[in-house]
Amino acid sequence: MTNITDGDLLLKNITAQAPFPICFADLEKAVAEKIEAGPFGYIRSGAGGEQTLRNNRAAFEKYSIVPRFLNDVSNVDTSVHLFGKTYPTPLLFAPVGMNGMVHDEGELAVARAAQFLNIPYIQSTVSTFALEEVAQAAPSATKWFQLYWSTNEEIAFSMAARAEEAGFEAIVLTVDTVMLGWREEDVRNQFSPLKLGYARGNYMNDPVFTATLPDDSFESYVQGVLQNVFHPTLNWEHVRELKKRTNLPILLKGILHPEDAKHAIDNGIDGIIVSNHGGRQLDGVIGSLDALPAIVKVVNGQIPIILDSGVYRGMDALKALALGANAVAIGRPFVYGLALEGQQGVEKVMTNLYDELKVSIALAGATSVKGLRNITLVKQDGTEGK
Ligand SMILES: Cc1cc2nc3c(=O)[nH]c(=O)nc-3n(C[C@H](O)[C@H](O)[C@H](O)COP(=O)(O)O)c2cc1C
Ligand SMILES: O=C(O)C(=O)c1ccccc1
Repeated sequence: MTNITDGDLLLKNITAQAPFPICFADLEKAVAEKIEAGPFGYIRSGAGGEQTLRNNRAAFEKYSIVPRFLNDVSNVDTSVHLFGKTYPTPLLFAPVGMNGMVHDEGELAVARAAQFLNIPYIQSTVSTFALEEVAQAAPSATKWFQLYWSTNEEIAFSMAARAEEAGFEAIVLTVDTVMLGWREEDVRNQFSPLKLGYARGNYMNDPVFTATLPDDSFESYVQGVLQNVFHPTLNWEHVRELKKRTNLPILLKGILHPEDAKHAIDNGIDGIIVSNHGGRQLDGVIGSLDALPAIVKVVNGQIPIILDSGVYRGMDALKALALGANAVAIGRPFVYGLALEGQQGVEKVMTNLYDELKVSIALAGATSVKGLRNITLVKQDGTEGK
Protein backbone atom coordinates (compact mmCIF):
# COMPACT_ATOMS: atom_id res chain seq x y z
CA MET A 1 0.00 0.00 0.00
CA THR A 2 1.44 3.37 -0.99
CA ASN A 3 0.32 6.55 0.66
CA ILE A 4 0.40 8.86 -2.28
CA THR A 5 0.33 12.03 -0.23
CA ASP A 6 3.81 11.14 1.11
CA GLY A 7 5.60 13.30 -1.42
CA ASP A 8 4.64 14.86 -4.67
CA LEU A 9 5.44 12.34 -7.38
CA LEU A 10 5.63 14.93 -10.13
CA LEU A 11 7.52 17.68 -8.34
CA LYS A 12 10.33 15.30 -7.40
CA ASN A 13 11.23 15.42 -11.11
CA ILE A 14 11.57 19.17 -11.06
CA THR A 15 15.01 19.79 -9.60
CA ALA A 16 18.11 21.81 -10.38
CA GLN A 17 19.70 18.78 -12.08
CA ALA A 18 19.74 18.15 -15.80
CA PRO A 19 16.38 16.51 -16.57
CA PHE A 20 16.10 12.86 -17.52
CA PRO A 21 13.73 12.32 -20.46
CA ILE A 22 10.27 12.18 -18.92
CA CYS A 23 8.27 10.45 -21.67
CA PHE A 24 8.80 7.85 -24.38
CA ALA A 25 9.19 10.38 -27.21
CA ASP A 26 11.86 12.28 -25.26
CA LEU A 27 13.65 9.04 -24.41
CA GLU A 28 13.65 7.88 -28.02
CA LYS A 29 15.00 11.24 -29.19
CA ALA A 30 17.79 11.23 -26.62
CA VAL A 31 18.83 7.68 -27.57
CA ALA A 32 18.71 8.49 -31.30
CA GLU A 33 21.22 11.24 -30.60
CA LYS A 34 23.42 9.05 -28.43
CA ILE A 35 23.86 5.70 -30.18
CA GLU A 36 24.60 4.62 -33.75
CA ALA A 37 21.91 4.31 -36.40
CA GLY A 38 22.26 0.49 -36.63
CA PRO A 39 21.44 -0.43 -33.02
CA PHE A 40 18.97 2.45 -32.66
CA GLY A 41 17.07 1.36 -35.78
CA TYR A 42 17.12 -2.25 -34.59
CA ILE A 43 15.48 -1.33 -31.29
CA ARG A 44 13.04 1.32 -32.49
CA SER A 45 11.70 -0.19 -35.66
CA GLY A 46 8.83 -2.50 -36.42
CA ALA A 47 8.46 -5.06 -39.19
CA GLY A 48 7.38 -4.18 -42.73
CA GLY A 49 5.60 -0.85 -43.08
CA GLU A 50 5.26 -0.64 -39.26
CA GLN A 51 1.46 -0.92 -39.24
CA THR A 52 1.58 -3.19 -36.17
CA LEU A 53 3.80 -0.69 -34.38
CA ARG A 54 1.22 2.05 -35.09
CA ASN A 55 -1.70 -0.26 -34.20
CA ASN A 56 -0.19 -0.77 -30.75
CA ARG A 57 -0.17 2.92 -29.98
CA ALA A 58 -3.52 3.56 -31.68
CA ALA A 59 -5.15 0.90 -29.52
CA PHE A 60 -4.14 2.74 -26.33
CA GLU A 61 -5.04 6.17 -27.73
CA LYS A 62 -8.50 4.94 -28.66
CA TYR A 63 -9.62 4.42 -25.07
CA SER A 64 -10.55 7.19 -22.66
CA ILE A 65 -11.28 6.94 -18.95
CA VAL A 66 -14.42 8.26 -17.33
CA PRO A 67 -13.11 8.96 -13.83
CA ARG A 68 -14.99 8.85 -10.54
CA PHE A 69 -14.41 11.26 -7.66
CA LEU A 70 -15.08 11.73 -3.92
CA ASN A 71 -13.75 8.31 -3.13
CA ASP A 72 -10.77 8.88 -0.72
CA VAL A 73 -7.84 7.87 -2.89
CA SER A 74 -5.11 8.72 -0.39
CA ASN A 75 -3.97 5.10 -0.25
CA VAL A 76 -3.40 3.18 -3.46
CA ASP A 77 -2.52 -0.50 -3.46
CA THR A 78 -0.54 -1.17 -6.66
CA SER A 79 0.57 -4.66 -5.68
CA VAL A 80 -0.17 -7.77 -7.72
CA HIS A 81 0.03 -11.48 -7.05
CA LEU A 82 1.68 -13.75 -9.66
CA PHE A 83 2.60 -17.43 -9.28
CA GLY A 84 2.51 -17.37 -5.52
CA LYS A 85 4.42 -14.12 -4.97
CA THR A 86 3.34 -10.55 -4.35
CA TYR A 87 5.05 -7.67 -6.17
CA PRO A 88 4.75 -3.98 -5.36
CA THR A 89 3.92 -2.98 -8.94
CA PRO A 90 1.98 -4.54 -11.84
CA LEU A 91 5.05 -4.09 -14.08
CA LEU A 92 7.54 -6.59 -15.52
CA PHE A 93 10.61 -6.35 -17.70
CA ALA A 94 9.79 -7.87 -21.10
CA PRO A 95 12.50 -10.15 -22.45
CA VAL A 96 14.77 -8.10 -24.70
CA GLY A 97 17.75 -9.75 -26.32
CA MET A 98 21.29 -8.54 -26.93
CA ASN A 99 21.45 -5.71 -24.39
CA GLY A 100 25.23 -5.52 -24.85
CA MET A 101 24.41 -3.60 -28.00
CA VAL A 102 23.57 -0.46 -26.01
CA HIS A 103 25.53 -0.82 -22.75
CA ASP A 104 28.60 -2.76 -21.63
CA GLU A 105 26.80 -4.11 -18.55
CA GLY A 106 23.85 -5.21 -20.70
CA GLU A 107 21.42 -7.55 -18.95
CA LEU A 108 23.39 -7.38 -15.70
CA ALA A 109 22.45 -3.72 -15.31
CA VAL A 110 18.78 -4.41 -16.08
CA ALA A 111 18.59 -7.34 -13.66
CA ARG A 112 20.16 -5.21 -10.92
CA ALA A 113 17.51 -2.54 -11.54
CA ALA A 114 14.85 -5.27 -11.40
CA GLN A 115 16.25 -6.46 -8.08
CA PHE A 116 16.31 -2.93 -6.67
CA LEU A 117 12.72 -2.22 -7.73
CA ASN A 118 11.35 -5.74 -7.01
CA ILE A 119 10.02 -6.01 -10.56
CA PRO A 120 10.21 -9.47 -12.19
CA TYR A 121 12.93 -9.72 -14.81
CA ILE A 122 12.44 -11.92 -17.88
CA GLN A 123 15.79 -12.76 -19.41
CA SER A 124 15.97 -13.47 -23.14
CA THR A 125 17.48 -16.60 -24.68
CA VAL A 126 19.48 -14.32 -26.98
CA SER A 127 21.04 -12.25 -24.22
CA THR A 128 24.59 -10.95 -24.24
CA PHE A 129 25.27 -12.35 -20.76
CA ALA A 130 24.53 -15.92 -19.70
CA LEU A 131 21.62 -16.64 -17.38
CA GLU A 132 24.08 -17.84 -14.71
CA GLU A 133 25.88 -14.48 -14.86
CA VAL A 134 22.58 -12.64 -14.48
CA ALA A 135 21.62 -14.86 -11.52
CA GLN A 136 24.91 -14.00 -9.86
CA ALA A 137 24.55 -10.26 -10.55
CA ALA A 138 21.01 -10.09 -9.16
CA PRO A 139 20.58 -13.07 -6.84
CA SER A 140 17.44 -11.84 -5.10
CA ALA A 141 15.63 -10.51 -8.18
CA THR A 142 12.66 -12.55 -9.38
CA LYS A 143 13.91 -13.95 -12.66
CA TRP A 144 12.01 -15.78 -15.40
CA PHE A 145 13.68 -17.27 -18.45
CA GLN A 146 12.38 -16.54 -21.95
CA LEU A 147 13.00 -19.59 -24.10
CA TYR A 148 13.40 -19.61 -27.83
CA TRP A 149 12.86 -23.11 -29.06
CA SER A 150 15.82 -24.55 -30.95
CA THR A 151 16.12 -26.59 -34.15
CA ASN A 152 17.96 -29.02 -31.88
CA GLU A 153 15.41 -29.40 -29.09
CA GLU A 154 17.98 -30.79 -26.69
CA ILE A 155 19.47 -27.28 -26.61
CA ALA A 156 16.08 -25.86 -25.59
CA PHE A 157 15.76 -28.46 -22.82
CA SER A 158 19.32 -27.79 -21.70
CA MET A 159 18.68 -24.05 -21.37
CA ALA A 160 15.40 -24.65 -19.51
CA ALA A 161 17.22 -26.96 -17.08
CA ARG A 162 20.02 -24.45 -16.56
CA ALA A 163 17.46 -21.73 -15.81
CA GLU A 164 15.74 -23.92 -13.22
CA GLU A 165 19.10 -24.78 -11.67
CA ALA A 166 20.11 -21.09 -11.52
CA GLY A 167 16.97 -20.11 -9.60
CA PHE A 168 14.78 -18.78 -12.39
CA GLU A 169 11.14 -19.15 -11.42
CA ALA A 170 9.27 -19.54 -14.73
CA ILE A 171 9.81 -20.36 -18.40
CA VAL A 172 8.36 -17.95 -20.95
CA LEU A 173 8.15 -19.70 -24.31
CA THR A 174 7.93 -17.13 -27.09
CA VAL A 175 5.74 -18.47 -29.89
CA ASP A 176 5.71 -15.57 -32.39
CA THR A 177 9.36 -15.61 -33.48
CA VAL A 178 9.85 -18.94 -35.19
CA MET A 179 11.73 -16.86 -37.77
CA LEU A 180 12.69 -13.21 -37.83
CA GLY A 181 10.13 -10.67 -39.07
CA TRP A 182 10.69 -8.62 -42.23
CA ARG A 183 12.63 -5.71 -40.75
CA GLU A 184 13.40 -3.12 -43.39
CA GLU A 185 15.24 -0.66 -41.16
CA ASP A 186 17.91 -3.28 -40.49
CA VAL A 187 18.38 -3.82 -44.22
CA ARG A 188 18.70 -0.05 -44.73
CA ASN A 189 21.29 0.10 -41.97
CA GLN A 190 22.89 -3.24 -42.92
CA PHE A 191 22.74 -4.17 -39.26
CA SER A 192 22.45 -7.60 -37.62
CA PRO A 193 23.29 -7.84 -33.92
CA LEU A 194 23.08 -11.64 -34.27
CA LYS A 195 25.92 -11.61 -36.77
CA LEU A 196 27.91 -9.33 -34.47
CA GLY A 197 27.70 -11.94 -31.71
CA TYR A 198 25.58 -10.01 -29.18
CA ALA A 199 23.31 -13.04 -28.70
CA ARG A 200 25.99 -15.51 -27.61
CA GLY A 201 25.58 -15.33 -23.81
CA ASN A 202 23.43 -18.40 -23.22
CA TYR A 203 24.92 -20.42 -26.07
CA MET A 204 28.65 -19.99 -25.33
CA ASN A 205 28.48 -21.97 -22.10
CA ASP A 206 25.79 -24.45 -23.04
CA PRO A 207 27.39 -27.90 -23.16
CA VAL A 208 24.77 -29.33 -25.52
CA PHE A 209 25.17 -26.41 -27.93
CA THR A 210 28.97 -26.23 -27.88
CA ALA A 211 29.22 -29.97 -28.50
CA THR A 212 27.57 -29.38 -31.89
CA LEU A 213 30.19 -26.83 -33.06
CA PRO A 214 33.17 -27.72 -35.26
CA ASP A 215 35.52 -25.49 -33.20
CA ASP A 216 35.38 -22.68 -30.64
CA SER A 217 35.97 -19.80 -33.03
CA PHE A 218 33.76 -16.70 -32.96
CA GLU A 219 32.41 -17.55 -36.44
CA SER A 220 31.36 -21.03 -35.34
CA TYR A 221 29.42 -19.64 -32.38
CA VAL A 222 27.64 -17.09 -34.51
CA GLN A 223 26.81 -19.62 -37.23
CA GLY A 224 25.68 -22.09 -34.57
CA VAL A 225 23.33 -19.54 -33.00
CA LEU A 226 21.89 -18.61 -36.40
CA GLN A 227 21.28 -22.28 -37.21
CA ASN A 228 19.58 -22.96 -33.89
CA VAL A 229 17.57 -19.92 -32.94
CA PHE A 230 14.91 -20.03 -35.68
CA HIS A 231 12.54 -22.95 -35.31
CA PRO A 232 9.58 -22.93 -37.73
CA THR A 233 8.52 -26.47 -36.78
CA LEU A 234 7.35 -25.32 -33.32
CA ASN A 235 3.92 -26.79 -32.46
CA TRP A 236 1.77 -27.81 -29.49
CA GLU A 237 3.53 -31.17 -29.24
CA HIS A 238 6.73 -29.29 -28.30
CA VAL A 239 4.83 -27.37 -25.65
CA ARG A 240 3.62 -30.62 -24.09
CA GLU A 241 7.15 -32.03 -24.24
CA LEU A 242 8.58 -28.92 -22.55
CA LYS A 243 5.99 -29.25 -19.81
CA LYS A 244 7.27 -32.76 -19.09
CA ARG A 245 10.87 -31.58 -19.00
CA THR A 246 10.59 -28.70 -16.50
CA ASN A 247 9.11 -28.22 -13.05
CA LEU A 248 8.72 -24.50 -13.59
CA PRO A 249 5.47 -22.78 -14.56
CA ILE A 250 5.30 -22.13 -18.32
CA LEU A 251 3.94 -18.98 -19.95
CA LEU A 252 3.36 -18.58 -23.68
CA LYS A 253 4.39 -15.19 -25.06
CA GLY A 254 2.90 -13.79 -28.23
CA ILE A 255 -0.70 -14.99 -27.90
CA LEU A 256 -3.21 -12.82 -29.81
CA HIS A 257 -6.08 -15.18 -30.74
CA PRO A 258 -8.58 -16.27 -28.07
CA GLU A 259 -8.51 -19.83 -29.48
CA ASP A 260 -4.74 -20.01 -28.86
CA ALA A 261 -5.34 -18.79 -25.31
CA LYS A 262 -7.88 -21.59 -24.93
CA HIS A 263 -5.39 -24.15 -26.30
CA ALA A 264 -2.81 -22.86 -23.84
CA ILE A 265 -5.16 -23.55 -20.95
CA ASP A 266 -6.13 -26.95 -22.37
CA ASN A 267 -2.43 -27.81 -22.52
CA GLY A 268 -1.85 -26.92 -18.89
CA ILE A 269 -0.03 -23.66 -19.52
CA ASP A 270 0.29 -21.46 -16.44
CA GLY A 271 0.11 -17.97 -17.94
CA ILE A 272 0.04 -16.05 -21.19
CA ILE A 273 1.61 -12.88 -22.49
CA VAL A 274 -0.63 -11.08 -24.95
CA SER A 275 1.90 -9.49 -27.28
CA ASN A 276 2.75 -8.83 -30.91
CA HIS A 277 6.46 -8.60 -30.06
CA GLY A 278 6.34 -4.81 -30.08
CA GLY A 279 5.35 -4.82 -33.77
CA ARG A 280 8.63 -6.47 -34.74
CA GLN A 281 7.33 -9.74 -36.14
CA LEU A 282 4.28 -9.84 -38.45
CA ASP A 283 3.26 -6.50 -39.88
CA GLY A 284 -0.44 -5.67 -40.09
CA VAL A 285 -1.28 -7.40 -36.82
CA ILE A 286 -3.95 -6.38 -34.31
CA GLY A 287 -2.75 -3.99 -31.61
CA SER A 288 -2.07 -6.03 -28.48
CA LEU A 289 -4.52 -3.99 -26.37
CA ASP A 290 -7.21 -4.64 -29.00
CA ALA A 291 -6.55 -8.37 -28.69
CA LEU A 292 -6.89 -8.28 -24.91
CA PRO A 293 -10.66 -8.17 -24.20
CA ALA A 294 -11.52 -11.36 -26.14
CA ILE A 295 -8.66 -13.19 -24.45
CA VAL A 296 -9.69 -11.97 -21.00
CA LYS A 297 -13.13 -13.37 -21.75
CA VAL A 298 -12.03 -16.90 -22.68
CA VAL A 299 -9.35 -17.09 -19.98
CA ASN A 300 -11.95 -16.05 -17.43
CA GLY A 301 -9.48 -15.72 -14.57
CA GLN A 302 -8.09 -19.26 -14.91
CA ILE A 303 -4.47 -18.13 -15.48
CA PRO A 304 -2.70 -14.77 -15.31
CA ILE A 305 -2.61 -12.58 -18.40
CA ILE A 306 0.30 -10.21 -18.95
CA LEU A 307 0.20 -7.69 -21.80
CA ASP A 308 3.05 -6.03 -23.66
CA SER A 309 3.58 -4.01 -26.85
CA GLY A 310 3.18 -0.27 -26.67
CA VAL A 311 2.97 0.26 -22.91
CA TYR A 312 4.92 3.50 -22.84
CA ARG A 313 3.38 5.38 -19.94
CA GLY A 314 1.53 4.82 -16.70
CA MET A 315 -1.82 5.56 -18.31
CA ASP A 316 -1.23 2.79 -20.88
CA ALA A 317 -0.64 0.34 -18.05
CA LEU A 318 -3.81 1.59 -16.37
CA LYS A 319 -5.90 0.95 -19.49
CA ALA A 320 -4.53 -2.60 -19.92
CA LEU A 321 -5.20 -3.39 -16.25
CA ALA A 322 -8.70 -1.89 -16.47
CA LEU A 323 -9.39 -4.15 -19.48
CA GLY A 324 -8.40 -7.20 -17.48
CA ALA A 325 -4.63 -7.75 -17.74
CA ASN A 326 -3.06 -8.89 -14.45
CA ALA A 327 0.19 -7.07 -15.21
CA VAL A 328 2.03 -5.39 -18.09
CA ALA A 329 5.53 -5.87 -19.46
CA ILE A 330 7.75 -3.07 -20.67
CA GLY A 331 10.15 -3.41 -23.62
CA ARG A 332 11.72 -0.48 -25.48
CA PRO A 333 11.37 2.14 -22.69
CA PHE A 334 13.78 0.30 -20.36
CA VAL A 335 16.20 -0.39 -23.23
CA TYR A 336 16.35 3.35 -23.86
CA GLY A 337 16.98 3.99 -20.17
CA LEU A 338 19.80 1.42 -20.28
CA ALA A 339 21.32 3.10 -23.34
CA LEU A 340 21.27 6.50 -21.63
CA GLU A 341 22.41 5.76 -18.07
CA GLY A 342 22.83 2.01 -17.49
CA GLN A 343 21.20 0.58 -14.35
CA GLN A 344 20.21 4.05 -13.11
CA GLY A 345 18.59 4.89 -16.42
CA VAL A 346 16.53 1.69 -16.26
CA GLU A 347 15.46 2.56 -12.70
CA LYS A 348 14.48 6.10 -13.71
CA VAL A 349 12.35 4.92 -16.64
CA MET A 350 10.53 2.28 -14.61
CA THR A 351 10.05 4.61 -11.63
CA ASN A 352 8.52 7.33 -13.80
CA LEU A 353 6.19 4.81 -15.40
CA TYR A 354 5.19 3.52 -11.99
CA ASP A 355 4.72 6.98 -10.48
CA GLU A 356 2.49 8.04 -13.36
CA LEU A 357 0.49 4.84 -12.94
CA LYS A 358 0.06 5.46 -9.20
CA VAL A 359 -1.15 9.03 -9.69
CA SER A 360 -3.43 7.88 -12.51
CA ILE A 361 -5.07 5.09 -10.51
CA ALA A 362 -5.95 7.61 -7.83
CA LEU A 363 -7.12 10.31 -10.25
CA ALA A 364 -9.31 7.75 -12.05
CA GLY A 365 -11.02 7.10 -8.71
CA ALA A 366 -9.64 3.65 -7.90
CA THR A 367 -7.53 2.52 -4.96
CA SER A 368 -6.10 -0.77 -6.24
CA VAL A 369 -5.19 -2.67 -9.39
CA LYS A 370 -8.27 -4.87 -8.97
CA GLY A 371 -10.38 -1.78 -8.41
CA LEU A 372 -9.44 -0.58 -11.89
CA ARG A 373 -11.68 -3.27 -13.33
CA ASN A 374 -14.66 -1.18 -12.20
CA ILE A 375 -13.46 1.96 -13.94
CA THR A 376 -15.42 3.02 -17.02
CA LEU A 377 -13.54 3.12 -20.32
CA VAL A 378 -15.01 4.46 -23.55
CA LYS A 379 -13.73 4.23 -27.09
CA GLN A 380 -12.83 7.47 -28.89
CA ASP A 381 -16.35 8.27 -30.03
CA GLY A 382 -17.69 7.77 -26.54
CA THR A 383 -19.98 4.91 -27.57
CA GLU A 384 -18.36 1.54 -27.00
CA GLY A 385 -16.14 0.58 -24.14
CA LYS A 386 -16.39 -1.15 -20.85
C1 LIG B 1 15.49 -4.87 -29.19
C2 LIG B 1 14.43 -5.85 -28.84
C3 LIG B 1 14.77 -7.19 -28.66
C4 LIG B 1 13.80 -8.12 -28.29
N1 LIG B 1 14.17 -9.41 -28.04
C5 LIG B 1 13.25 -10.31 -27.62
C6 LIG B 1 13.63 -11.61 -27.25
O1 LIG B 1 14.80 -11.95 -27.29
N2 LIG B 1 12.66 -12.47 -26.87
C7 LIG B 1 11.33 -12.11 -26.82
O2 LIG B 1 10.48 -12.93 -26.48
N3 LIG B 1 10.95 -10.87 -27.12
C8 LIG B 1 11.88 -9.95 -27.52
N4 LIG B 1 11.49 -8.67 -27.79
C9 LIG B 1 10.07 -8.30 -27.64
C10 LIG B 1 9.75 -7.83 -26.22
O3 LIG B 1 9.77 -8.88 -25.30
C11 LIG B 1 8.36 -7.20 -26.13
O4 LIG B 1 7.40 -8.10 -26.62
C12 LIG B 1 8.21 -5.89 -26.89
O5 LIG B 1 9.39 -5.13 -26.86
C13 LIG B 1 7.09 -5.12 -26.25
O6 LIG B 1 6.82 -3.99 -26.93
P1 LIG B 1 7.37 -2.53 -26.51
O7 LIG B 1 8.79 -2.48 -26.94
O8 LIG B 1 6.47 -1.70 -27.34
O9 LIG B 1 7.20 -2.36 -25.02
C14 LIG B 1 12.45 -7.71 -28.16
C15 LIG B 1 12.12 -6.37 -28.33
C16 LIG B 1 13.08 -5.44 -28.66
C17 LIG B 1 12.68 -4.00 -28.81
O1 LIG C 1 14.83 -8.80 -32.11
C1 LIG C 1 13.89 -9.43 -31.63
O2 LIG C 1 12.79 -8.89 -31.46
C2 LIG C 1 14.05 -10.81 -31.24
O3 LIG C 1 13.20 -11.22 -30.52
C3 LIG C 1 15.10 -11.72 -31.70
C4 LIG C 1 14.79 -13.05 -31.92
C5 LIG C 1 15.75 -13.94 -32.34
C6 LIG C 1 17.03 -13.51 -32.54
C7 LIG C 1 17.34 -12.21 -32.31
C8 LIG C 1 16.39 -11.31 -31.88
